[in-house]
Amino acid sequence: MSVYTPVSDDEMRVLLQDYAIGKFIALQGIAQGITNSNYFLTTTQGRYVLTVFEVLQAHELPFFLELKQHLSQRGVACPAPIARRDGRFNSTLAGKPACLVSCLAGRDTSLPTAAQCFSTGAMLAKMHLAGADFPQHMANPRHAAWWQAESQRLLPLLDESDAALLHSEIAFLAAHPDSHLPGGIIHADLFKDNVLLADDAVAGFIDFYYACNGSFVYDLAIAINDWARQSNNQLNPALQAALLEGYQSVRPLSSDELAYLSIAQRAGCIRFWVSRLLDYHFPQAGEITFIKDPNAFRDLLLDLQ
Ligand SMILES: Nc1ncnc2c1ncn2[C@@H]1O[C@H](COP(=O)(O)OP(=O)(O)O)[C@@H](O)[C@H]1O
Ligand SMILES: N[C@@H](CCOP(=O)(O)O)C(=O)O
Repeated sequence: MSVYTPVSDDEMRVLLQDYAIGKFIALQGIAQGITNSNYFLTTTQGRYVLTVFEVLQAHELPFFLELKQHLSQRGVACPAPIARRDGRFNSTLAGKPACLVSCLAGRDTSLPTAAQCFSTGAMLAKMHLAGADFPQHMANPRHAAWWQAESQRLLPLLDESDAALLHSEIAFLAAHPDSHLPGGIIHADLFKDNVLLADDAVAGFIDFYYACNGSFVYDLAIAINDWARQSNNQLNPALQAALLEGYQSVRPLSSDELAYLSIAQRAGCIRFWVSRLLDYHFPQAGEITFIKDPNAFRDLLLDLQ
């Protein structure tokens, strides 16, 4: 259950006075999600999603909300932020940053079809192209410098073979950076639970709160690693091919990007192996943490090497 901050109907009615989206009808907590408190809001003008941010701070929100507006205006399937009467997108509720976005149709899936992988790849490529004229820049907070630094805390806690793997893989990635490859705005966390699907079509990408600047092939690799990963933590070749084909139907990869793809997939494994290991070994007191299996990405990494 991911409604950590309770919001009463009366609090919502007060907040709605700052928006021109009609009168309050109903507010319903959303069970899915891990990090933030999300609600479906129904007003006399339509349906919206209210997010109360549990970790992000108010000054960090404008980048993500302005990015979502930029992308949604360019036909990328993602929630459009709702502007307040004063023009801002970000509000405050229960002392925490909050926002309203458009409510999308569709549901996520844990067992995607090849057609859904194709659509997701195509929409990711569309997002990469649409971000080209977004004027703001955000460094990736969870890339090489981050996994290099965080691995120092983890190495003493891992068994010998995992420690050797993590150490050698980080050294390998440092020697094979992606900085020469085409890049721009990336989602950086396009797992299956961050895509709403309506049958085979993408209804919307959600959870843009790791979006940043990076190489496009790294973003594609993160998506492939999750969308094509089977329960044995190996990739399903048909799903991987479908996502890649969908991506290339919109934005063909250069020969340099194609040559780098398997390294980008290894980088994607390190990114999420490290974050899941940190959640496991250093659960934050008072922070809401749902620990996902770190070994999934270790095992996939071993398979990709
Ligand atoms: N714009 C939206 N339209 C429809 N449903 C949404 C929207 N945003 C979020 N949701 C629903 O809320 C759930 C949690 O959202 P998510 O962004 O993953 O939360 P968290 O940041 O807490 O991980 C999603 O799985 C989806 O069901
Ligand atoms: N999709 C990720 C979770 C988001 O990353 P984190 O760095 O906030 O843990 C996963 O499945 O591990």
